[in-house]
Amino acid sequence: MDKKIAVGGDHAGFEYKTKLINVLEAAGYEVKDYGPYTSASADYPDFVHPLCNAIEAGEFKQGILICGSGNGVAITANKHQGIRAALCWNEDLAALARQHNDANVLALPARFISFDLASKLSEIFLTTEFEGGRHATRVNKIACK
Ligand SMILES: O=C(CO)[C@H](O)[C@H](O)[C@H](O)COP(=O)(O)O
Repeated sequence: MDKKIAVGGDHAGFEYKTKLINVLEAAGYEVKDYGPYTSASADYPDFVHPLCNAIEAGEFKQGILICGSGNGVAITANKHQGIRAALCWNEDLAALARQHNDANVLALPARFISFDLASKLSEIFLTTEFEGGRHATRVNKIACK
């Protein structure tokens, strides 16, 4: 298992991101925080694009992005050809994002789920394997040429 993980988001996700970094580091992950670094109002694309560029460059296999609804970070991340970002709000969705979609970015909605659930979804996302097979055929057709 790759123990390097990139995290980022916006002001709405700042508190959860800060707490999640502590949880991930306690679990042995090496975490790079792409910001923001305060709870002041911020624009999520400023942090999402650098994180996604790093994943596309191979610096990280996976990332976790947190904003208010999760939609802003997911929409931005999915502009990148090499990113498959999945917005998840329950445990089954987090598992399926890995099993069926080989998602490499987890998008979390801080204003709609508890921190404990966000932490659990992150754990599931980071420890669930892609099933391959028919799902690999489909995933390989996602990127636009
Ligand atoms: O981009 C979003 C919506 O998809 C995020 O939820 C943001 O965190 C949210 O829009 C921030 O809203 P705010 O009123 O500026 O705090």
